[in-house]
Amino acid sequence: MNIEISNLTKTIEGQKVINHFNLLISEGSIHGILGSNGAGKTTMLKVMAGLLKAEIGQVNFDGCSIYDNSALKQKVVFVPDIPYFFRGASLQDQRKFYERVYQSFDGKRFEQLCDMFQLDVKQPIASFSKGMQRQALFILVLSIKADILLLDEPFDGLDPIIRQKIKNLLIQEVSERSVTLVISSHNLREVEDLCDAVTILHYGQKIYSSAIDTMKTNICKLQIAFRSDPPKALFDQLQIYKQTKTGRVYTLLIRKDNNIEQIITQFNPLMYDILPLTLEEIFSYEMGERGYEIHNIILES
Ligand SMILES: Nc1ncnc2c1ncn2[C@@H]1O[C@H](COP(=O)(O)OP(=O)(O)OP(=O)(O)O)[C@@H](O)[C@H]1O
Repeated sequence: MNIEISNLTKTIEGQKVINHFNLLISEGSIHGILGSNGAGKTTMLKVMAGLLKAEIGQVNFDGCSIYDNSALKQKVVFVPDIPYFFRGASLQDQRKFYERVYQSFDGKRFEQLCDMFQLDVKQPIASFSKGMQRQALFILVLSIKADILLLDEPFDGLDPIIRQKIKNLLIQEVSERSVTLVISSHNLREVEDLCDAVTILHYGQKIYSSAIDTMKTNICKLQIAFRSDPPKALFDQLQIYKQTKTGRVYTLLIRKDNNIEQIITQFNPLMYDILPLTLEEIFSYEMGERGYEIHNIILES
């Protein structure tokens, strides 16, 4: 299902938490919603899941609104950042509850995932560690076989091995069943290997949104050195966004161009290297241009 968010606005206790927000997310994609604490990510996911009502605007899944639509809520699942389980419940008990609520719950998949994570299905979940409780939640959620998963800070508190295991399972869901994932995070590094596109939310407003491929193909880094001063004619031809110099080596952020090597070699440089930018570098540049410091927005460690 495609997701279309139009002009979404949500006020909570007099504060505009989501502010005229628009976004299209296509089926089978992984979209990261990035933003610092309090940016509005959880509220956004809850409105998308139909748990909160939009005040202005709407969220549509293949043209259908989710609020008060129980059939659609079977297919669109919100996964909270803090797992909730019934008091004293084991995974086996929670499974029974999920089976009652979600018609598509797949018992075989549940057992497969329990084996994979090696959690005791009879032990009270409350006696699991924080990371194990999160794994328990993933076992349940991935057994629902939903069409859309709205995941709120899904990797918080997981060790790197479990984190990778869950990422692999999510990628499998997307590639095998064309599931659409919307993942919120306050940390770009945590989701950059997973997302096809990212949106940055800041005080409820979209300040940036792009497909990662597009970002990576638009800009590159050129390191270049000349025997003497660099030829002005070359620098005039390149679309330079940012320029630094260390010794003889110039590092330039430039717009990528298919003829770039041809242009550069005409000027006989001493050396040159064209490098792709990391997402962090792209964001530092893009956000800097807009007057934001990305470390305050999406690089919280
Ligand atoms: N139930 C509520 N009552 C009052 N204010 C709320 C409520 N829910 C959210 N807010 C406010 O809305 C803003 C956005 O909160 P939200 O939880 O959506 O942000 P977030 O980006 O998910 O933050 P975090 O990364 O810290 O989880 C915050 O200022 C928060 O205080």
